[in-house]
Amino acid sequence: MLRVILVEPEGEYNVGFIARLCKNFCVDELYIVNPKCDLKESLKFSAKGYDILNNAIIVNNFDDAIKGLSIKIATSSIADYEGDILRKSIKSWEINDIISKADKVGLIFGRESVGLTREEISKCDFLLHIPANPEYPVLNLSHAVGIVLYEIWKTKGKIRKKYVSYNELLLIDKYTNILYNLIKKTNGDYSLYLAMKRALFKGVEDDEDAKIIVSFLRKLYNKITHDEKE
Ligand SMILES: C[S@@+](CC[C@H](N)C(=O)[O-])C[C@H]1O[C@@H](n2cnc3c(N)ncnc32)[C@H](O)[C@@H]1O
Repeated sequence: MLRVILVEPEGEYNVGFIARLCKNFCVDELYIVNPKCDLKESLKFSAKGYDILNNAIIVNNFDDAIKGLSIKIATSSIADYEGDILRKSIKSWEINDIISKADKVGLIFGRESVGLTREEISKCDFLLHIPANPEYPVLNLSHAVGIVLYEIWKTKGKIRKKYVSYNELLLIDKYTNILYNLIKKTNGDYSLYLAMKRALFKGVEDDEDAKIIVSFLRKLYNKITHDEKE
């Protein structure tokens, strides 16, 4: 199951084009969080995606849009700043490795003006980036949706799906979060949690991942042995 989520879209034409893309690439669900444009106007741009837009689920907040998803993939043109785990990205062509494990996948696209907030990205499991001209990597919202949906479409039927069920992924997330809360020093720094969860979902990919996982495990070890001594 594939769900496209648009967060506070601002342009009627973009929403219409995206509904059309959802029809082109057989997306199962379109969710729109708190639309900032007139969706009736969007229908004019949706061509045969008309029914997708008419059936789109409109919600008031981000959390309602991501409910029930086993993997949530945020998207952004801003990615891969050293030391910022939140912005560490998977590339568009890597998406199939990740979604082949999940049965309910959400692709989350941000506002035309400011994209997704850090808080919204932190509620997702991965951040996807479409590499483009480093001096101007910001794509039009509907173009970004088209590229990601095409990447998924290209391998349709070619990748053997090995599902991890929604409940199991939720439990991995839950216990990672519980353990992280035992060892965290400050409230704002969720990089340990994110890195650990991403590694459990997709494996340790590089030294940066490995260092954070080691740090997570070391802190947990210290916490357990320290508590045992008391
Ligand atoms: C015009 S962009 C907003 C610009 C914003 N600075 C951002 O976070 O990307 C609107 C949306 O299109 C998508 N997008 C645009 N360029 C992208 C890129 N290179 N990679 C992934 N998504 C992109 C993201 O969902 C983004 O929130």
